[in-house]
Amino acid sequence: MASTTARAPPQDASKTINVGTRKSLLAMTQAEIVVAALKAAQPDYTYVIHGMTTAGDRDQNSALYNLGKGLWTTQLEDKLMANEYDLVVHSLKDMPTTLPEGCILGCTTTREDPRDTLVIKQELVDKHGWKSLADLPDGSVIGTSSLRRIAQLRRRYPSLKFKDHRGNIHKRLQKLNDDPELSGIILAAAGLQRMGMDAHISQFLESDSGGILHAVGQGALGVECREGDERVLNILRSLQDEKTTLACIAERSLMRTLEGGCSVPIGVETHWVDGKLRLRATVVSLDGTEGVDAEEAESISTAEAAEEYGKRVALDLVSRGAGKILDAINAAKPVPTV
Ligand SMILES: NCc1[nH]cc(CCC(=O)O)c1CC(=O)O
Repeated sequence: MASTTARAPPQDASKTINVGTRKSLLAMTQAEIVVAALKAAQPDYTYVIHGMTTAGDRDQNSALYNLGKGLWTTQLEDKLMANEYDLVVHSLKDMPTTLPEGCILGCTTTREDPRDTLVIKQELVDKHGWKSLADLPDGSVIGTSSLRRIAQLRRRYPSLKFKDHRGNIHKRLQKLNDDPELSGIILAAAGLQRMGMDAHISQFLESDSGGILHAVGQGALGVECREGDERVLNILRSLQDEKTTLACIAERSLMRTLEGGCSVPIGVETHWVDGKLRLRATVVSLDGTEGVDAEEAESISTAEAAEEYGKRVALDLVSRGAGKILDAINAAKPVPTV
């Protein structure tokens, strides 16, 4: 019997863009957001999204600081360099501040809400009307595995307790519901909003409310591509957001200057105020007893100036004691097992 399947017209490889990302629902949603924007700006291309399970997705047990920073990105970058993918969509906060040879941050998309949020267990909200960290009684247990969040929370709310809490957003919300020990968890606003789950948010945390600063790059999407790949760089130019890009360059430069190759728990907050980029940053010891804070504002209009600005604020933090705090954290770190 003759085949009735119509042969698809040959694909023009130069018009196909292979987009890689992690396979989690949040990562796939983020890739779809980027592809929708690319389709609108560059409709001549065909975009194909590929989801991948990375080492970071598989290892749910090791403490986060025990895992290399590139755990969520390295395998995706291998595919990028092998030309299997043409671009990779990441949460910018999961991207190491130094990328492998040949890979570059092709563009940073418009930042969504960069704040962390507190989600209080629904049962406790219904019963007591609790809405914020300040409402929680002494000894309440917060689920989070992030050293940045734990250190800052210990400093501001010394009576809170913490429990390791990992997994994708759905799993974390489910665990909050099921675990009688937990009163609340901390999640990034952007993830919840992208998944349409922001109704769970009890409190938005920021320097002026809750006293917690977010992670470097939080709330922004970073699109990685091959250095010198003009076809892809041209396409990505249509997505680039200038204000987000400069703010995130400054944040990443601050982090790069502080970390010396290791991931460190630092919080930041950047806002454009009267045309200036205001950068707040904090480095806190893991027990929350010591902390160094910075706040500056500067007119920034180039990537180089943003880079210099982040570096300068980082060196200022170091000169006022952040170096000592970070050395103690790095000395206490177990040797990475993966
Ligand atoms: N740590 C995982 C991660 N990476 C990016 C986001 C949220 C989305 C974003 O910051 O853009 C999250 C979840 C969370 O921290 O709650």
